[in-house]
Amino acid sequence: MATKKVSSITIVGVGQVGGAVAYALILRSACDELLLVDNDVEQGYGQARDLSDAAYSSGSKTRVRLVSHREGSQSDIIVIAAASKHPMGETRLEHTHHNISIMRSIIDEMSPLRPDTVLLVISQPVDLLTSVALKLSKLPHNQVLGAGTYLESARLRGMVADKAHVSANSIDMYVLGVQGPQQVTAWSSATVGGVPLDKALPAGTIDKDKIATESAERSHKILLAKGSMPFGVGSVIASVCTSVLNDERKVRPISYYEADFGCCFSRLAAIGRQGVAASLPTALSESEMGQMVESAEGLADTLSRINDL
Ligand SMILES: NC(=O)c1ccc[n+]([C@@H]2O[C@H](COP(=O)([O-])OP(=O)(O)OC[C@H]3O[C@@H](n4cnc5c(N)ncnc54)[C@H](O)[C@@H]3O)[C@@H](O)[C@H]2O)c1
Repeated sequence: MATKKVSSITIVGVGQVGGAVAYALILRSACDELLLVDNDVEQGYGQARDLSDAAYSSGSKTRVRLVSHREGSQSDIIVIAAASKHPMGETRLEHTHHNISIMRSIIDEMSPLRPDTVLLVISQPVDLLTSVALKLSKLPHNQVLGAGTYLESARLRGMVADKAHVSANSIDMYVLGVQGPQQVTAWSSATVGGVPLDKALPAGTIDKDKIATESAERSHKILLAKGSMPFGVGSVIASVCTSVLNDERKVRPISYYEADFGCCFSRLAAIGRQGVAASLPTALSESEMGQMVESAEGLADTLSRINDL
């Protein structure tokens, strides 16, 4: 009798965000084995034991273990949520360089990665680190993904749904491009029940500028209030992982490589067992496209100045 293949996901960096991703995966029984990796071994053991309790008490089939970087390198999916704490006095640029060196050391320690693994980056700045991870890992382009603007898209869709009093599942709308101040809200392609947003909702239902600003500022407010933002991203990353493991080909706004710019940023993709199963175009207005191009060129320029890659 053929033995069933054991599915596994590794999470590298099990602080607040990595822990929340793990919890969301356990509740979904997303995989057989959940392997945790952290430089801080005490913290790693604490998370593994606490999350094992969650698995036992929820009846999840997922089993949790703390492993070395090397052992964690052979999973179906490797999620990277490792980061340095932002110490007082460190500039944003210094923090970015710090997280690049963490990414380098993780990939060094884990190489060679399983050739068909899907690498999924959460650490910030997410598009830059996804681009760095792609280059360092030498995996095929389609197998390296970043959380990108998936969380921002889910949030914006939810906020519009609340105002319009319709289910968020009936709304298709996306935030795309380079995640952060330059991200693009693709209003021109937004639909409710398949009908263009402007036709579907009575005039004045939503104030687009206000809602986009509120949505963009929410991350900062969450970080100010509680120092981390684990649950939203935990939930969206668990959804990406199940789409990969089950080859579901769900269409999501996610960061992946764009050859024209030589870097990774969010566009729509069908996500399956090999990562990006298909890239989907989004009809953007001229100004939205201009904003997307500008943000991608900015990221490509930043990457070209990181000369130690
Ligand atoms: N993309 C998104 O939408 C999104 C949302 C929220 C947070 N984030 C990012 O996720 C990252 C993690 O945030 P957090 O709040 O969990 O931080 P945290 O400080 O709680 O956890 C980071 C963990 O990484 C570990 N670590 C550091 N270097 C490591 C290495 N070389 N190998 C293994 N583990 C290592 C640390 O020991 C720590 O446990 C940050 O970069 C944050 O900005 C991204």
